[in-house]
Amino acid sequence: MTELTMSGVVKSFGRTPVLRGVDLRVPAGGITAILGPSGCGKSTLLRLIAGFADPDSGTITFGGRTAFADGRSIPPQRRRVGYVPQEGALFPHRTVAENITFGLTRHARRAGHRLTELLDLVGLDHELASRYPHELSGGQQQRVALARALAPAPAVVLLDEPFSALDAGLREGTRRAVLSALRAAGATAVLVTHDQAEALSLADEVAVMRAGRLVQLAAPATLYRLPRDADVARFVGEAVLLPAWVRGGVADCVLGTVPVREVTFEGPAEVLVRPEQIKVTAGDDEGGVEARVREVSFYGHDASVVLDIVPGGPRITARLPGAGLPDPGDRVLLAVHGDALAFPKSDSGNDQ
Ligand SMILES: Nc1ncnc2c1ncn2[C@@H]1O[C@H](COP(=O)(O)OP(=O)(O)OP(=O)(O)O)[C@@H](O)[C@H]1O
Repeated sequence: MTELTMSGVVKSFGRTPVLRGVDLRVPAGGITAILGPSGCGKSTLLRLIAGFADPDSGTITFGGRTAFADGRSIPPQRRRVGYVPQEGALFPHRTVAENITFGLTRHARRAGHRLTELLDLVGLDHELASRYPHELSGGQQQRVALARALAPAPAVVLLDEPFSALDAGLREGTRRAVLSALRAAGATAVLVTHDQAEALSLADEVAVMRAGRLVQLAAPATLYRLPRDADVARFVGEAVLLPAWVRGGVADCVLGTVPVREVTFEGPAEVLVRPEQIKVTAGDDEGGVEARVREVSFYGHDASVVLDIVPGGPRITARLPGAGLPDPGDRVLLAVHGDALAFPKSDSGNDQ
């Protein structure tokens, strides 16, 4: 297993800076997701790790071995990197077996057991070995692409939006298969995605990227609970952000007085409450802030309920269990369950 580190990595295309000094450490055997909006530089970061392009400055090391420093670069084929792109990566005129064993030595290919091992690793039926890519589902094709990337036992596996072309039904199963294959192989992996649910559910650590910089690197639960600013909060999960005043460990906002965690300041703030923290009760109960139900989107296991705080208050969204939901037009009372997070108004990244 190999640790991957990047330090001070800068990359521009022409005059456009794309990476503005990225520091990243992926522990040996760890899976780190790079999460960020389109165009923030995620794929460029992967391409530099793979060696398909070189940074303008900075260093990249694999387990203490320098892959790039001071303008000197190890070529991609010597970096021991496996690459799983979005889709269409398989050789269409080769069978599954030929695709998977493509990067192996002739000796290993002949031995055959590595193919069986890899099919098992990614959860593919051995009978599929003789099929061609067009005879497989999208999810099966991505498993073959992963098996091919893992075949030569790479030091690091890079996955660039590997599930984005799959429909929702296939995506979940394919994600789980890929995750367990990476774990079983003990691979150090970097997964690029713009899907926050994917990043939170698959990775050991999530690096949030914005405009060529990593703005936060943390374990999924920490990132969700303690985003470093309002923009990260909005990007990682749904966020209810309300103007507030913080004093003595509580925030006063339109939802009442809410305890604030890890607060280190007093004064004007933006307070973050997650939709699942908003408790909605029937309008005739006691206590709470009055609101009217505007919209209910039912997802089965739970529902998203859009509420207008009355009179004239902001519109907010609550996440409620799927049973016993209010109807549009109902008058309800709202309260916040648990504590909130507050960002000083000047640091929210959202001030106008
Ligand atoms: N070879 C290139 N030449 C010039 N500009 C490039 C090149 N590759 C990427 N860029 C630019 O660099 C920026 C970052 O691109 P990149 O593909 O890394 O973003 P991304 O975060 O992966 O986006 P997406 O999620 O849409 O794939 C974009 O503005 C893109 O147009």
